[in-house]
This record gives sequence, structure tokens and C-alpha cells, in this order.
Amino acid sequence: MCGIFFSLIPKSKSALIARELDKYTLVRLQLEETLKRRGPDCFNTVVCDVKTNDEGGIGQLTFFSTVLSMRDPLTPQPLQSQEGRILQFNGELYDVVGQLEEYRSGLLGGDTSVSKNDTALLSQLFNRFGVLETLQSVRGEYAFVYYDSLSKCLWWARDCIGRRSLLVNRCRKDCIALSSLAPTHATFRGNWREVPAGEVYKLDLHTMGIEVVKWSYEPSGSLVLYSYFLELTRYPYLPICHDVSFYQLSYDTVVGELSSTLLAAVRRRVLAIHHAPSTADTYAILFSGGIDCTLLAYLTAICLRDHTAHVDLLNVAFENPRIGGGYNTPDRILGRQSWQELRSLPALQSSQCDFRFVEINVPYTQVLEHKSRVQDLMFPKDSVMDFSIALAFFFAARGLGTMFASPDADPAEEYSTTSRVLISGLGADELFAGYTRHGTSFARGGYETLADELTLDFGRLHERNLGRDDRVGADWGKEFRYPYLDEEFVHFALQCPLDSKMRVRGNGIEGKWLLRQLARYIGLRHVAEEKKRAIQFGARSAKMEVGQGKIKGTAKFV
Ligand SMILES: Nc1ncnc2c1ncn2[C@@H]1O[C@H](COP(=O)(O)OP(=O)(O)OP(=O)(O)O)[C@@H](O)[C@H]1O
Ligand SMILES: NC(=O)CC[C@H](N)C(=O)O
Repeated sequence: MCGIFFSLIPKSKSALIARELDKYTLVRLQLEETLKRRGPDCFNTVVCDVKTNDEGGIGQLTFFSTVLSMRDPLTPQPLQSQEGRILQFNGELYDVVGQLEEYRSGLLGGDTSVSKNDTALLSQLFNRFGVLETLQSVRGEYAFVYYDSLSKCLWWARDCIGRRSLLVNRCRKDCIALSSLAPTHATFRGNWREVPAGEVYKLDLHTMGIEVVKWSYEPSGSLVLYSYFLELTRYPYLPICHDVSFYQLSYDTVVGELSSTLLAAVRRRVLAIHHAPSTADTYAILFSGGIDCTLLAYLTAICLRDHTAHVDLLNVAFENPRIGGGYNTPDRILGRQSWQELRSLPALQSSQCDFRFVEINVPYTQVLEHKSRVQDLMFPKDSVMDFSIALAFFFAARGLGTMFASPDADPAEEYSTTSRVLISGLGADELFAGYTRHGTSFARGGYETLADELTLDFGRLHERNLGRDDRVGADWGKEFRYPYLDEEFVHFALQCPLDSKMRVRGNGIEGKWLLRQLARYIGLRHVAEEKKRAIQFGARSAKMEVGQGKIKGTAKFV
């Protein structure tokens, strides 16, 4: 994951402003070290002055970036164009339907080697087509800050789903700061908040006024995938479909479509990794053994079928003094079982890649040791529940544990995964009705109520999960990638009718019906039936102190 810090402060002789300047400098210096952990491959600072109004006001712009290089060639940031435009980019663009390649050859007259790197390509697209038009047509997970020196405008945003973190601090009209993380010191934290996804921001440095462009749905209900002339920013998917069932298609056809759309989303994420030679053969899945991540593990192996590669299944478990029971947590048991089931699939027997199970055991002493670090990273999220989840992702992303190449092989202790990309199954529950409360809404008000609940859940992923998880995971120089949140997959999933998500089965209600059908079809029979707990309960990172059992998840964590 790359790291971004930007600040704009007025240059002035006033003592008050000088103090403000000192404050921003302190914040930046403090953040620099943490941001370097996100992007260990290179870092740089660019500082420039800019006229901010007609009365001769001058502002100082500071751009500090760190890079975790994932795409060839390593492209240092901040990236400056010849005209002085500056881009800070944390993320990945994926070449859906070959469109980036088309851009590349069109822009560069066929010289495809020049901007194979997505940061470089994005910079050229912004410079050439402008920000909104470019965002409309690219696909991927990102947060960026872009300074257009010609129009004297600063742009920033997270992708429309919000898969990368970006925070903003605007304490005065003439000062603004943006960063992937908030400062650690409590005195500097007050005004930092997450930039909402679904909005693109533009600051005119002449007036210091901010314009917000919102992503919206096509009014006609038809999807415009690529258009050169759109001024508004349209979501690359349609709102949730309220139909209850498919009228035209058989469910076999739809399971086939699910499989191919998800495989394409996995392939984009798995194959878009530029490995250093020593890490050429290792991929990693955040693996609870639940259906969502097990399907992704299977599809990853399908993508890598002809590669000699290892797929590390990272399974985190906590020693929880409140509960006891060591590391034999529900996810550990389920993880081992699902690993065995994956290994026995006939479709993977001839595959050249193998699954390795990595047990990440976290003693309580380590929780205490890293507690304040996790608290700092997850800020501005600050609840008990946020902490239990952030803790689990923090240690899972570290990727340090005991590795089993096969169930009866001797384990390798102190194993550390070399994969910088961690594939996560987040998003499947929000798209396919996987939470218990989805069953409750369905039981209360039927499919209409369920549709409303799913819309709400999907729309708040950016503020509930994604920013926080990016901040804690990236601290180990890793990046999470989310196949279920691929735009094309989201489009498919939101258009699936509601009975492909939730159904009455026997005396109960079952969510994620279509995903379960796919698991059955693949031969993952046990996985298809599993009811998985949320990570903090499956890994037992929730409420670890004796006597904490009754504390509410929404309470502020101290
Ligand atoms: N114990 C764990 N160890 C490692 N990764 C985990 C663990 N639990 C969850 N994850 C990862 O986080 C993702 C989201 O977790 P969540 O708690 O929402 O579970 P879920 O949606 O039921 O997913 P799944 O069915 O894959 O378990 C999972 O898909 C998986 O990639
Ligand atoms: N980690 C990142 O955000 C990487 C930025 C960009 N995709 C690169 O590889 O250069």
C-alpha cells in the first residue's frame, strides 16, 4: 500500500500562521515514519509555492509519498509531469476489457513499455482527459491526491466503493491536509476525519472553495460503461435489483455467470502483482475457512493452475484470557477443515500450485504490546468492535506464523509469508445477504426489507470497514485486495434477484444461496453448508479482558 500526505498552508509573516505551519510540519514529520511502513520501496517530498488569490497571497503545498511498488516498473511518487502537475496515488488500476491497454497505446503512440505502471498511466490520463472523465472510465481500488498546476486546482477522492483509506483535516479556510493515516499524537488528531467514498473533491486555490462531485446512478437505469463526454460521475454498476427471482434464466446459467465473473475479478487481482524474483511464487489469502474466502482460494488456484506457485492460507487465532481454550478457535477448526476440502478437489489435482496453511497464533502479551499501535492506526474508528476487528486484520496481515505444507508434514516455525498482496473475502456478506441480521430483516419484512438492508450495508462499507482495514493491514507493507468488490462483480451481484441471496430452507433461513450453489457445484460440500462467525468471534479477538464480556461493541475503546 502506498502512503500519502499532503498539506496546504498559507505563507505569511503572522505569528498565528507560523504556529499553524509548525503544527503541520510536526504532523508531517510524525506521519512520515508510519507512512514509510506502508510504502517501504521509496519515498519523496515535493514542496512548491502557489499564488492563492489576486491579492498576492501565497500558499505552500507539501506532498510526501511512500510507495509499495506492485507494478512494473517501480514508479516513485509524488509523480510530477513536465507541466508541474503532481499525483499521489495509493492503489491499483485493473485492465477491464483491455481498456487501459487501449488508452496506453492511444496516448503513447503504440509505445506500450512507457507507462506499464498504473500510477504513470493515471497521471497521463488525468493530464490529458481531466479527473472526472478519467475516473469514469478506469476500474480499480484507490485513493489519490492530484494537483493540476494549470488550473490551480487540487483534487482528491477514494474510489467509488472506498477500498483505500484517505483522511482530511481542514481546520481553517486557508489550510488543508490529506493523509492515508491520522497523526498518532492525540493533540494533533482532533480534526481528522475519513473522506467519504462516492464523492470527488476539488479545491480551487484561488477562492479556497471546495466543489464536491458525487457519484450517482444512471437515471435511466441503464449502465453506461465507458463514455468520453460525461461530466457527472456515474457509478459503474446499477442499484440493487428488487426482483425476487430470475424470470428468464435458469439458475445453472446464473451459477456459471457467478463463477466466471468472480474468476475474472480474482484473476485481475492475482495476475496484477509484480513480484520481486525471490517472492515470485507466493500468493496469500486471508483465510477463515468460511465460504467467501474458500471460494476465492479455489479460484486463485484455478488462475495459477499452470504456475509453479504456493498459495498461503493465512488463518489468525487469538489467545483470549476471557474465554480460554488456546488457539483452537472456531476459525482455526474451520480453516483446517476447509483447507483439507480444497486439497481434495479433483479439479485441482493436476494444478501446479499448492495450498499451505499458515497458523497465526497471537498470544495475549502481543495484543498488549501492539494495542496502542492498532488504536492509532484505526483512528478515527474508535469503538470496541473496531478494535477487535482491526486487531485481527493487523496480525493476519503481518503474516507471521507456523506453516504447514500438508496436514502431515512437519511445520515450519516462524514462517513469514512473502506475498505483499492479501486476498480478502470481504463484501460477499453485504452483496449476498450473509449476516444474521439480514435473515432477521427478511423474516420481518420479506424481500423488500432485505433489499433496503443490503443497500444500506453496501453503501457504508467505506466508513465501517474499508478505511480502517486498509490502515491496519498496510502497516506491514501489505495490501488487501477484494475480488467481491470488483466493480464488474458488484454489478453482477447487485443485479442478482433477491431469492438468489436468501431463501427459506427447512425451518430456517439461509443467506448467500448463490455462493453456496457455486461451492456445491465445485465440490466444496462442507464449506457450502458452513455458518461462519464474524472475524472477531471466529478468531476470538473480541473483548479479551476477563470481565469485559458485557461491554457493548459500540462503546468507545480505551
Ligand atoms: N480468522 C481469520 N483469519 C484470517 N482471515 C480471516 C479470518 N476471518 C475472516 N478473515 C478474512 O476476512 C474476510 C471477511 O471476514 P468476515 O468476518 O466478514 O467473514 P465472512 O464474510 O463470513 O467471510 P468468510 O466466509 O470468508 O469467512 C474473510 O472473507 C477472510 O478473507
Ligand atoms: N501500493 C500501491 O498503492 C502501488 C501503486 C501502484 N499500483 C504501483 O504499483 O506503483
